[in-house]
Amino acid sequence: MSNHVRRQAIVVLDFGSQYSRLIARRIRENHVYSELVPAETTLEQLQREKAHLDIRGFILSGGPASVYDAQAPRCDPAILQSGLPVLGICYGMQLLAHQLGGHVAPARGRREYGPATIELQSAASDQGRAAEIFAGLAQTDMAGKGRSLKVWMSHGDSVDQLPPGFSVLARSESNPCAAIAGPGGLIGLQFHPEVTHTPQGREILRNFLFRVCDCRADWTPGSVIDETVAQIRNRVGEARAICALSGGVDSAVAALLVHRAIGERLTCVFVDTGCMRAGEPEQVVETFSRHLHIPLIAVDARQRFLARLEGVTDPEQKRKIIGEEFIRVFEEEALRLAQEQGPISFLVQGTLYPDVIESAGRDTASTATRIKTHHNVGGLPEEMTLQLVEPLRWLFKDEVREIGLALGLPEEWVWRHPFPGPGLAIRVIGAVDEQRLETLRAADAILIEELRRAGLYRQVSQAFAVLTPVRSVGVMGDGRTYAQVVALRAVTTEDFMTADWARLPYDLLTRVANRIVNEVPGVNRVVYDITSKPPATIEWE
Ligand SMILES: Nc1ncnc2c1ncn2[C@@H]1O[C@H](COP(=O)(O)OP(=O)(O)OP(=O)(O)O)[C@@H](O)[C@H]1O
Ligand SMILES: O=c1[nH]c(=O)c2[nH+]cn([C@@H]3O[C@H](COP(=O)(O)O)[C@@H](O)[C@H]3O)c2[nH]1
Ligand SMILES: NC(=O)CC[C@H](N)C(=O)O
Ligand SMILES: [Mg+2]
Repeated sequence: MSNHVRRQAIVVLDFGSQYSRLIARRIRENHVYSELVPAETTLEQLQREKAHLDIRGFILSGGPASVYDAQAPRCDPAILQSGLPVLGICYGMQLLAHQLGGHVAPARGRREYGPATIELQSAASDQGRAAEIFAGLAQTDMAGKGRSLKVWMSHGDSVDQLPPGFSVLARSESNPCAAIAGPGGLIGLQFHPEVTHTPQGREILRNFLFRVCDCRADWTPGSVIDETVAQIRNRVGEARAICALSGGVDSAVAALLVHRAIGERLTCVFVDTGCMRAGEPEQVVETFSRHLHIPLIAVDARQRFLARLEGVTDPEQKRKIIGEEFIRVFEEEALRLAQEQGPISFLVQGTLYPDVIESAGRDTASTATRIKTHHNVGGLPEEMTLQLVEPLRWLFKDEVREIGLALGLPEEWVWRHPFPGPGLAIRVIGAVDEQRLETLRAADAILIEELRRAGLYRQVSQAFAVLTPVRSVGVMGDGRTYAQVVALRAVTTEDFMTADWARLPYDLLTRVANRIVNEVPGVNRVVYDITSKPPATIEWE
């Protein structure tokens, strides 16, 4: 990387706030690259492991702990003394104060949860660039006072004594230290600028990026493409690679990037696991060869996946079996190809940031707990002969789509709903067999067909059918039925980390339910899932 201009970045230290990821997104929306790292990451570690980044500043996120507790997470003091700007948010601000010689205590009667108004203080203008955090934001009223901002608070502790050299930038009715600043670009905000309930939060973060840290807004899809291609070239060198290609947008974008980097030394491998949707394997092969000019091998692995899944009902076990079987297939294909082309050392996957975070497995940059093992992350076997290349590992879905468009991937592909690698195996609840898969395929195809016909496919982020293990009593043609229940799921979401159920029109739901009960043998009832994520997840398993 030595002769590349290093990418400017803001590093977010994650102290466990629900909003940590949101902070990183807000920064990236401003075309500045940002990465989330665990709270305990040291400056020395960052300099070693992130040598390709030109770190312009740090953000310490909020978090559930109280700084005065013995086990509370701390920040490496070297980060606070690095001379780079540091923005502490909520817990982050309290930590800044605590570690630099100030004092934090329970706010007793003055806890603030929800909306609050802060008054900006002029006394702090001597803090140089740190005072720029509110630049251009609040207007002075006619009486020359009341420079106030609406913000959103969520804290039970507060700073009651400033560290030496700090001053107060803003106060709220119940909290004399709502924002503080210290020398060299140290800033603490007791409120949350990253949430939309702080109306001017985006401007505040922009001030931090462009006035305090002096960042360039040059992290765009185009620059990501160039940088990523260079990184892949460095990593893979003259070796050969295969790309696990699913037909989804992530692996297509990964394949295009790697193809740019190493050209004909890349071959794509699509695996038919037997858990694909109706007509999907044929469609993937057809679309791929029409649009991408990269060699593709389609492997029929239906027998082996279904044999290994037989009788397995536990969702995590299903995911692990599938993750492992995928890798075994890729290894076998790599060996076979090697006989024609020479050794293959790398496996490219379209792994995204949310896959990594939710699996909380391999080198996760988050203190988050494991929700489910994504087949391509936590589901990987311990021993692997191929080295992984995951060029999208730090990106969110919407960013990958932007890059896909910039790379010329057709729109219909870019906007395809995600489909999980384990496929219908995690949508047939309970044991998976060919007959139950066939039932689900038929129901799912009806839902998608009607959704498209209603012109709503693009407005919904993901939609699918689930075959429940429940049987219910029905009456059809005057006879009693005792048959299976299909659930429909449709969600809207920006990044698939949180989601709301889609308010599909009743007419559409009616049509889908009627058609499923009439056309799919063995189903006599259809229900619609109206849970959001959280507390549910998008998939049922
Ligand atoms: N049937 C498959 N054959 C080969 N590789 C697959 C298959 N299914 C999944 N993968 C690999 O696993 C990765 C993760 O799957 P995931 O579903 O998250 O991404 P995707 O399929 O590329 O995109 P999308 O999220 O839009 O479905 C893929 O990017 C791909 O590398
Ligand atoms: O490639 C994948 N391998 C997996 O093992 C996996 N599990 C869930 N998903 C997809 O991830 C998104 C979030 O899903 P959940 O809310 O169910 O966790 C949704 O889009 C899911 O479809 C997966 N994708
Ligand atoms: N949201 C937060 O970061 C909370 C910080 C701290 N635990 C408090 O209650 O004040
Ligand atoms: Mg997929």
